[in-house]
Amino acid sequence: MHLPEAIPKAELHLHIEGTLEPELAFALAARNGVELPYADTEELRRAYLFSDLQSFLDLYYELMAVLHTADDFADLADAYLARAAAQGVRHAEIFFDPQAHTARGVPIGTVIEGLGRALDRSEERHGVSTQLIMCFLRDRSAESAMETLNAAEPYLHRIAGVGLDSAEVGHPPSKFAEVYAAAGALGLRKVAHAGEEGPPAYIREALDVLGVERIDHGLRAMEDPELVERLVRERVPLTLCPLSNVRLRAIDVLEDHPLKAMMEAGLLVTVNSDDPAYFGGYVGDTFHAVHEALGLDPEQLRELARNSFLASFLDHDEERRARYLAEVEAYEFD
Ligand SMILES: Nc1ncnc2[nH]cnc12
Ligand SMILES: [Zn+2]
Repeated sequence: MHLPEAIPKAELHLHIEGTLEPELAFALAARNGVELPYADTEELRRAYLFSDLQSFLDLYYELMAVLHTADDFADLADAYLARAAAQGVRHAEIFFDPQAHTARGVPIGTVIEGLGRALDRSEERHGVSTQLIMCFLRDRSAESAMETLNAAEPYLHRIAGVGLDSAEVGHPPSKFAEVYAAAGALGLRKVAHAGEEGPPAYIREALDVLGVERIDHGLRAMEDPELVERLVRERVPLTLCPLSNVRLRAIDVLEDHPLKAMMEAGLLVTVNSDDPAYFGGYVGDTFHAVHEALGLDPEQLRELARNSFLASFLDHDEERRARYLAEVEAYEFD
């Protein structure tokens, strides 16, 4: 298979809880004796009509009620890795939301051990190398984020970095200055969602106050030419999620997405799936969709694939990064 969208790539913006497909949600509900307020998978799918980020988050958190045991988290991650591998993913840096689980009484150790079990066998089973990024929910308090970081200390060998997600507007990055400083002191990498619905000022804060190395989304950077210039100059990667932007109504239609303009402006952009079970496609589907809607040619898809490895946290394994980059350059399109 040499479809343009199957080019080897890294996925850098992927919420593991956002890969919970309706079929798995019902299977886990049955396994754990959880009653879902939907008759079947079709009725659940019909609820996937979102008006903004919050309307999606309400359903995203509601469905997590089916996740209880380490096995549940392992099955969730394993299902994602199988699908990602089939779409050309060679390396995945995976977000998870511990507070969404600890708030329901699921210990953080259960979450991390379950995910870790799937990640440990991912290379052998799926040919996908992995890292884990622990996200703080920005609509909860800074104290809760710090408690989460402290609770994760026994598992830090499994965690590459920290991120910041959930409802953005009204929860600027600076709210989490202290916990990011503590995470940095522990040797963790730092990323944050910024400029998805929030203003360009949040992107600046994420860089200047939190010291992040990548911006997740960064869509609204385009409103601020000076910021764009800085992001280009400093080679700050942006992990864009075009299908998510359409489904959450940040952009009307995919044809209006600034991805191509951002590439032409010299930004180091990557394309990712965000919450693929909810937004209509995994990362290969997303490559296919931007190829069709924005007229990106195969060489521009190759640039996106190259960027994904350049922006990845593979610094500890440059040999692997070089191998992946060589696969990108050698890939022949049909
Ligand atoms: N797109 C998104 N933005 C913010 N928080 C999220 N959590 C899961 N998906 C998210
Ligand atoms: Zn996201």
